[in-house]
Formats: sequence, C-alpha cells, structure tokens
Amino acid sequence: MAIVLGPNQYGKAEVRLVHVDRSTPAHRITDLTVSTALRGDFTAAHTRGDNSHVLTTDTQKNVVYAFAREGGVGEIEQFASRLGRHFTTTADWITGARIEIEQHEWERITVDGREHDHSFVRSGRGTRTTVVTVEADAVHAVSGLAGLVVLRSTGSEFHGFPRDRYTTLAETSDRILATEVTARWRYLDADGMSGADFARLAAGIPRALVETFAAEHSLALQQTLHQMGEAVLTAFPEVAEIRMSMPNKHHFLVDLEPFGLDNPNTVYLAADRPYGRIEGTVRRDDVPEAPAAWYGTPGFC
Ligand SMILES: O=c1[nH]c(=O)c2[nH]c(=O)[nH]c2[nH]1
Repeated sequence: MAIVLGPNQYGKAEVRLVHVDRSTPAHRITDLTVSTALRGDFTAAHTRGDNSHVLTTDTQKNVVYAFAREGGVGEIEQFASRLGRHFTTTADWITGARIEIEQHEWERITVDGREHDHSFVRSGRGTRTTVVTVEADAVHAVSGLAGLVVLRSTGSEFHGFPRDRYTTLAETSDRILATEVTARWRYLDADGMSGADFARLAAGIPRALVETFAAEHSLALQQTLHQMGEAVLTAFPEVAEIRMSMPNKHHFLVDLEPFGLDNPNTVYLAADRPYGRIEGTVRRDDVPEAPAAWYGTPGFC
C-alpha cells in the first residue's frame, strides 16, 4: 500500500476588485470577487515542501489586478478566460486553471428622472457568476446567478403526496411560493461566444427564469424548477444544461383563532429555517456531458 496525493488545486480566493471605467462622463463600475485555482504538477510542494513549481497565490492575486488595469474587465466570462489562459501558458507544469467570478451588480441612481453619471445603488436582482475552466484542449464556461429572490402570493398548490404516520403537512391548493434561486448554466461553446453574446445571455436568462416563475401555475417547487430550466433551454440554444438550487422559503399561515380572528390567506409567518431544498438539472439529451466544467463547484446535485 502506498499513500499518494490525489486531485489538488490552489489559488487566491475571493480577490475583491472594483474597476471604474472613466472614459466617458457616465462612469461604468465593475465590482467583482475573483477566485483563482491552478491545477497541474504540484506533487513536490505537497510531498517535500519543494516550492519550485508554486506560482504563489499572491502572484495570482496581482495578475487579477494588473489584467484589470491593462485590458479592462469586460464580460466576466472573458476576463476569467483571459486569466485562465495566462496561468496555463505561464509554466508547462500548470495544465489547468479554474477561475470563479462573482459580479456584484450596481444600478445607476435616478435623480429627477435622469440616471446619475457616477452614483450607484446595489441591485437587488442577485449576483452574476461564472466559473471558467481552462484545460489543455478545452475551455468550459459555467455561468449563473445567485441570490435572486422571488415570491408569488397565489397560483401555487401542493397536494397528492404520500402520507404515513409521520406526515402532518396539510394539502393546499393556494399557498405562497417563495424561493431564492441559485442557478448555473453551461455554455455549449464558450470559446465561440463574443462579449455581446455573454452580455445578452446574462440579461436574458434571469429574465426567462423570473418570467416563467411568474407565468406558470405551480403544483410543486420541483415542477417550477423544471419549467424554469425548460424555458431557458428553449430560448437559448447556446446553453447545454442548467442546474438550479431553490430553497422553499416556507410561509406558514398564523393561527389567529385564539384572538377570535379568521385568517383567509392573509397573515403569514415567514420562516427562515428549516427550509426545503429543491435542486435539479435540466439538460439537452443530445449534447455530451462535461464533468470537467463542474469539477470543484459544490452545492449542486
Ligand atoms: O413544492 C414543494 N415540494 C416539496 O417537496 C415539499 N415538501 C414540503 O413539505 N413542502 C413542499 N413543497
């Protein structure tokens, strides 16, 4: 029996970068959290403390800032793939890179009906994300969003589930349905997409998700998840698969009978935990799977 080093990667996590484009009077701000991870032959560092192959995490962080200055940021998928390609061409023992970016979205403040040039308010529409994996012969991009909170006050039912001696949940034909969507979708051909393509899909996919949440009557959050994924794949041929994690943010009707009051679906307790966690993948059945694109991305089934 020998003890050997298994899969490993290392990099700088959560580099906070804010880039201000001042080239026009209306400034553009890009606010990112960037995490880098390198893969390759780092066995000597792990087994002998020999750092001759270790491109330091400090250097990786510096590259993020220098690249933002030199080429700007642009769409996060493009910035991630520039970083990944740089690292994988820096040394022959660095064979892969995984660059994860979260984009914290700012909207212009409107003053007297006019969008302000240089004052912003944090958007409530969630965070845009990407994970770009650069390997010797492939570039994968899995983009997504987090923190997209939606609620519908009717048009949601839940019944027909099995009952056993532990079941207390009442069937309902009218409940509040609320969730906070985390979604990640894999592009079929990230290399073939332009910045304009990434921008269009980054805007269009969240819109398709929330519009479907609003439009479709729900018999279960599982059904809603599937409908939302189906809408994205139908509208965007560039997407191979979409994975979603959606907590069921329970809203319980409060019993007001002790106070002599009825409660016709009016007063709720918004519970924060425990919550149901509904997760799933919706995908095309005619495209190859790409496990390498998802490697190291936790939290999805
Ligand atoms: O949409 C739902 N799916 C479930 O699996 C579930 N389980 C539960 O208790 N409530 C709900 N609601």
